[in-house]
Amino acid sequence: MKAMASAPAKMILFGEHSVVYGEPAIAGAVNKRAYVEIKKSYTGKSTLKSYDLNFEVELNTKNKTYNLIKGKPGIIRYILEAFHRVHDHTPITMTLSSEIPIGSGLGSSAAVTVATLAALYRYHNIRFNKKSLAHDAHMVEQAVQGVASPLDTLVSTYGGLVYLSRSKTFEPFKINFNAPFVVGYTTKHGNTGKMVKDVRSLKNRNSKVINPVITSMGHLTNYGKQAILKQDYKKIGELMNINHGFLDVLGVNTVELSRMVYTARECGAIGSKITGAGGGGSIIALCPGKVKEVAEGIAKEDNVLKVNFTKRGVSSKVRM
Ligand SMILES: Nc1ncnc2c1ncn2[C@@H]1O[C@H](COP(=O)(O)OP(=O)(O)O)[C@@H](O)[C@H]1O
Ligand SMILES: C[C@@](O)(CCOP(=O)(O)O)CC(=O)O
Ligand SMILES: [Mg+2]
Repeated sequence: MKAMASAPAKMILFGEHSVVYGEPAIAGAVNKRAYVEIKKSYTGKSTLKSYDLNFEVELNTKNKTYNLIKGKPGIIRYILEAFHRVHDHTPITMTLSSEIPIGSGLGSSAAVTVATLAALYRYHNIRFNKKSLAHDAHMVEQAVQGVASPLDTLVSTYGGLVYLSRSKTFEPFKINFNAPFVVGYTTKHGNTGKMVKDVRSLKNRNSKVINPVITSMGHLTNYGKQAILKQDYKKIGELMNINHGFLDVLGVNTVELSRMVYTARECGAIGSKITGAGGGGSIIALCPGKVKEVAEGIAKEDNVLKVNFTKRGVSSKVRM
């Protein structure tokens, strides 16, 4: 028997980092996915292999440790945490493949966590629904990163474009939002756990300055919600640019991210900003009528990913 699951990446349009402090945020699932397969192992040992990420480990699911066979398996902390919560520690073979650039602000950690948990629930025939899965995946991200908002794991579980309110209610947008975005990413990775901690210390050291910025980011997200509902691309672009400025204030910008953000604007994007935790990773640019120009501009020095929003969230099955 083989249990299989996949879950999508996401782009945060408004509200990364401020969402950690309870402010609202808007994010959408995109058509790049992480795939997990789990089957019984007959060697007496549990192993995890990822051909895409080029690593292989022997898992010790009982005490959340592993023996490295090959590669750099940073993402494994999320997988071990998921196993720790669900698995009965019988030997398994797991494979992970992913179309999502890792550590790039596109939510690979959430997609891998959601897919791993869904595959484990299928493997053990444990009943689950999207609500319980999103909750459990959030607990895993929180345990690994120390602090995490429920945003990425919600979007990766449910799919679609969503607004997460201040009171943590999750509201899917009921419109077809097909605004043309280009994603640019650098080979320099960010680490969400570290970036979130860095923002927290900046905030603690300068609370009177940073607290109002975080509150403003919440207001900005609410303006963004209205602009999306009206499909007002110009306003969305303007707000994305402001949001980028706020993220710079929070200290999560880098030379590479700035380069991509301003290249996108020079090439005709009406808005561009960091997406995700920053410190490396990705930017998104809203570029109606200018997708080709913006993609070519970014590709001169960095990498471009063509993505579309998708309504498809987690999916899982068992094959006998
Ligand atoms: N090449 C890699 N192979 C495996 N894991 C990696 C690799 N690069 C980064 N990681 C790990 O993947 C995780 C990415 O999660 P995160 O920092 O939340 O970024 P994101 O979710 O945006 O991809 C981190 O734990 C990081 O250590
Ligand atoms: C910075 C943050 O708002 C988003 C992080 O997204 P990512 O892991 O960089 O894809 C953290 C969170 O919401 O938990
Ligand atoms: Mg992440």
